[in-house]
Amino acid sequence: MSGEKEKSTVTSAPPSPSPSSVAPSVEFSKGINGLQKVILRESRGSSAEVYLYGGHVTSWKNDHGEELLFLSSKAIFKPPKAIRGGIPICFPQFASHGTLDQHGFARNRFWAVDEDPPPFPTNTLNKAFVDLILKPSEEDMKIWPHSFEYRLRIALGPGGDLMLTSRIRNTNSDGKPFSFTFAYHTYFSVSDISEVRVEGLETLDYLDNLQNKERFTEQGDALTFESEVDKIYLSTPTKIAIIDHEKKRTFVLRKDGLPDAVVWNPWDKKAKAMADFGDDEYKHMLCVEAAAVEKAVTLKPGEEWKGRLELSAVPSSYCSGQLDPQRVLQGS
Ligand SMILES: O=P(O)(O)OC[C@H]1O[C@H](O)[C@H](O)[C@@H](O)[C@@H]1O
Repeated sequence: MSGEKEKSTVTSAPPSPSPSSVAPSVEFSKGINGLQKVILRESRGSSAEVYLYGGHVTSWKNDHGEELLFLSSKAIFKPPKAIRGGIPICFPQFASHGTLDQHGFARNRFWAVDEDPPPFPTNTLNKAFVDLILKPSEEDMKIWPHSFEYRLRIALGPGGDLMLTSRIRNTNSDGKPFSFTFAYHTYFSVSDISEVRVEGLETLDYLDNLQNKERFTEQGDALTFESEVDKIYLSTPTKIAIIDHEKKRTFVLRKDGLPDAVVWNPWDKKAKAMADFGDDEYKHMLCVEAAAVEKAVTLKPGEEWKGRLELSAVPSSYCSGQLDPQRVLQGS
């Protein structure tokens, strides 16, 4: 993308009638190292920031201005390094499940603003949103010989919910299908990893990346954390909750088209080995990644895949031993 844009190329719906509300807005500006970013603001004060580099959400704040995503203080905003934190997009390969570099290339390419996206069935009333698009360059075609259009809509709802919708279309003219794996590699900001529980993944099967991707079954309790974890939970429910006792906050993930969920925290040793991650930062983050990993998605020419993630952060008063997982997972 070149040139600054003063105004949104995407429109937002008129504000609600409340006198104190401000219309949702979309602002284009320069971020770290002069990289272009888009700032979404919704009427009650929550906001999100998206870098065109990587199509990468780097910030999501609630209406009190509190940051909800983890972004490393050592994150490198410079190609070819992917930004450490926020929501990297892993496509067309998750991790090392293939011949490409770790997590594919979408996270370190420059995306463009999609000026004229095909219509979305979803309601955009009162949402601030931006549409991005990624198409492969000639260089990309050398490492992954497929033509595609990847459209990403990032929207902030009136209650501060963050919604990401990916639409990936096979535009190969040689008649060939392609297959890919995928993840929204979301880094949540947490007060203290040892005070966090994840609900919705108990009793499920998972592949353990720390044990040669061997398959195990999770025990009946909610997940808690006391050492490195790198697991791919399979066939997960559409709703997962991350409960942060100290912050009295619950993140709820809702996902569609993304059967798996990766849970990752590097813990102390791996943290020290990463140049773009502070030694103690593992205490304040947790990745829970809506993903399609175990079974690759295959698209024939002309076919489109859709994968959607919706995040909300709600105040919670859960304390240890007083959890009611059913309320968390079944509440609206
Ligand atoms: O360092 P990155 O390439 O960003 O990957 C960070 C992590 O991503 C995923 O969660 C994988 O399951 C991990 O094995 C990997 O370490």
